[in-house]
Amino acid sequence: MNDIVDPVVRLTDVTRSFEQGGVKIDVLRGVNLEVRPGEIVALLGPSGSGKSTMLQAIGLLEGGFGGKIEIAGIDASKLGKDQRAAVRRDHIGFVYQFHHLLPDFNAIENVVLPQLITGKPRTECDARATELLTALGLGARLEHRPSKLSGGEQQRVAVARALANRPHMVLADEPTGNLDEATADKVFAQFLALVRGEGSAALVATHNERLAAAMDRVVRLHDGVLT
Ligand SMILES: Nc1ncnc2c1ncn2[C@@H]1O[C@H](COP(=O)(O)OP(=O)(O)OP(=O)(O)O)[C@@H](O)[C@H]1O
Repeated sequence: MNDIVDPVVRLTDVTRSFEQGGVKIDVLRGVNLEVRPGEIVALLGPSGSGKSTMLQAIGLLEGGFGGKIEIAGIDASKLGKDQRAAVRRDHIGFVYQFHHLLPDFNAIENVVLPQLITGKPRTECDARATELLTALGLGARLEHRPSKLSGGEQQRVAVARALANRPHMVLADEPTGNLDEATADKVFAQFLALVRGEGSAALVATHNERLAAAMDRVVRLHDGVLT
């Protein structure tokens, strides 16, 4: 991990509106949040409350936000598209509800690819991917393509991919929402243990109060603000 900056993420009065059928909807109405290094925060809120929109804001995936978003001390609101992509690459890892693995690449290759983009030598990327996948219990599945893995295994590969570049911040959007309860519990416990072991901070959107209770802190999105 690069030098740690405290807070890892700071949102100041972040706003986001969408037009739907000619009607303006204010989804985020002034969100304020600070996440400390290594802190694992649950983001709860009803369906449609804006959890994914908030993760997209922090992940610098889209423009169109009001307010200030700072990632590792960098004010992202002032950056262009390429600079935002660089901040994302250097500081953020994503896990989605659906794994989004590349189907034509095996597990280890899926974890190696985001590392190669940073210019790291292939042998180092392979070693890091093997370390992460083994820690997640996938040491015997390294060369399996996603279609040859179970849903829980696919999601674990996605977790390894998110952590590959040692991000300061992991953003997870319902990371186990697509799994049955028993598998979800197991994968989530592995996710938490690995993120803690790596020392990354995380913001995890979930509907699941039980999973939320296992995290360091819970924030709730309601009427466009955090409570
Ligand atoms: N690109 C878009 N264009 C128009 N409206 C959008 C867009 N993205 C999100 N919205 C609207 O913003 C609101 C919040 O959506 P969002 O997906 O962030 O909620 P959520 O809390 O993540 O929901 P869920 O728990 O169901 O995933 C919804 O009303 C949604 O329809």
